[in-house]
Amino acid sequence: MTTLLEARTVCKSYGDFHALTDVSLSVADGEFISIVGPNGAGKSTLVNVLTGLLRPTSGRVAFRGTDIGGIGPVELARRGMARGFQLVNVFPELTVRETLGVAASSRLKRTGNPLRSLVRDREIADAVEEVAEIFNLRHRLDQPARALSQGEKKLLDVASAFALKPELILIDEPTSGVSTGDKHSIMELLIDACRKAGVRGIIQVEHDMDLVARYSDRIVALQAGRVLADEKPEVFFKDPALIAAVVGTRPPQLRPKAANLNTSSETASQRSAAC
Ligand SMILES: Nc1ncnc2c1ncn2[C@@H]1O[C@H](COP(=O)(O)OP(=O)(O)OP(=O)(O)O)[C@@H](O)[C@H]1O
Repeated sequence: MTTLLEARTVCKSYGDFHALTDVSLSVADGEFISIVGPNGAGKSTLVNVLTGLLRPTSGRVAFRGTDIGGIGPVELARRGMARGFQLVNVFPELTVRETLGVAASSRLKRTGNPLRSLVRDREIADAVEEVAEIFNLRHRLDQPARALSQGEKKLLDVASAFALKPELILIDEPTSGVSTGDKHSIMELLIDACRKAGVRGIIQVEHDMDLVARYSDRIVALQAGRVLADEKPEVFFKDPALIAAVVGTRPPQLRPKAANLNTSSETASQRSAAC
């Protein structure tokens, strides 16, 4: 199987604090990977390293074989990887059309005012309509992001990343704040949208073990900045000690897998780990 993303023996330190120690993982073509772990385990740091926002202190992160350490979001998107923008929270007054338009104009390398481009630039307007259609947001295009339901806001956030036409997408708790009844329909829409849009791999950071169990091909569990486990859900959720270490709860009932693409965190060992 082709490897899309690979992290090899990645360490990341903040001063003398080792947030990540010897983290290795890979994402193959067609895979849906969940990164889990207790608060402070290093999930955000890992995501920032995997998406080129942070340069690892040592080790290597490669996307399709090319080093992406610290390259930043614009270059990352150019190479085919994107993550949710969180524009919805930053600019709640922008309409859905404008939010998607900002992302699309970034992909199409428009240099002028992206909101003006929306009116004048047919290619951007078409890209916006296409993504809105895939994410069921067409009827919301002219409404401000703040008027959307929580589930729609989450979809818009992911849709903005889609507007960059990535091969690999990274999503952060795609259903947080969404009602239990709606979270599966959002996940299913999202996975279906990935398939339609040609996304080859998904990485999600997720605390909700029900979603992790149902949609992941593999689960990478972090604890105190190290990989505690990298397992398929059927193995992961059979190990009570592992689950307790990660979430401190009993395993969720494993349901049939949905169709897919194919304590205090700062421990003594983290402070003294040699990277
Ligand atoms: N910029 C920083 N400077 C110093 N320490 C940091 C910095 N960012 C994160 N840390 C520390 O690194 C550790 C890992 O943090 P990180 O945010 O990656 O964990 P997390 O698993 O995402 O946590 P959460 O689930 O609470 O978001 C934590 O102890 C945190 O305090």
